[in-house]
Amino acid sequence: MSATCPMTGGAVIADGISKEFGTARRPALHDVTLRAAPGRCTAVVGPAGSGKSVLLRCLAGLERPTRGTVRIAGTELTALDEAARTEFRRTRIGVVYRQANLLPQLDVADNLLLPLDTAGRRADPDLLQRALDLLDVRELLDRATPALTRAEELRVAVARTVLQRADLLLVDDPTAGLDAITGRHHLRLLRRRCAEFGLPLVLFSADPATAAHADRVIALQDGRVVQERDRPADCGCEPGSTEHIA
Ligand SMILES: Nc1ncnc2c1ncn2[C@@H]1O[C@H](COP(=O)(O)OP(=O)(O)OP(=O)(O)O)[C@@H](O)[C@H]1O
Repeated sequence: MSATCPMTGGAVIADGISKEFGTARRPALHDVTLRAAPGRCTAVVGPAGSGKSVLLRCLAGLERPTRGTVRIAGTELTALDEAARTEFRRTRIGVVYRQANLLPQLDVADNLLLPLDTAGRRADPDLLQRALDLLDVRELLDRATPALTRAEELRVAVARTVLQRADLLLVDDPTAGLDAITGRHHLRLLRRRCAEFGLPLVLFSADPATAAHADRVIALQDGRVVQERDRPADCGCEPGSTEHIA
């Protein structure tokens, strides 16, 4: 059976995924379905232990669900063997963890291009210029990586994902380590820029402020989806709205 399906376009679809670990009494995830469209922001929220990290790892291809499928831009991730899944993850999925995973010994410019360099690819010059401008990274290029603030680090990590032309951006705890105002600013920037680059964005957070910035919110508890809601169309906060420009 082919692992690709042209019908799903650039969307990300987790369909009925469950994850069980060893002899744990209850599954870490139970029958979770999530759809993330290109340029749309989905927030997965829930208290500690609700399954956010396990869901992130399943979407990132780091964990194989016990049941269900994950399809990313037409490729069924869950049907790939280990080697193909690793390659897919490395080249097509951007993940920004609580630590942005930048190498302190490299400057910002080298960090930005590292995944492309490792894959023997070159950055698309137009995309590079757009990413530098839209994510306010240009002025950071000569900076030493350890001197970056958390917000700056995150912008570099997002620009790196855009340059990779990834099919999905997953951000764990996007406001961790940021004060409330910087956190809001950062969420607006993330959401608007992913809309502009047509990138499906999935945020994972226990912070209710994160949900307020998403087009769609999925609430988890004990590994199950307990609530799903879309942003009201008339709230004046659509991705293109100036209300969301940082
Ligand atoms: N590798 C693992 N082996 C066994 N159980 C695990 C493993 N990873 C996660 N779990 C369990 O799965 C459940 C969900 O954990 P998860 O880390 O996804 O929660 P979370 O919502 O991300 O919490 P937090 O906000 O604290 O990071 C928990 O009961 C956890 O103990």
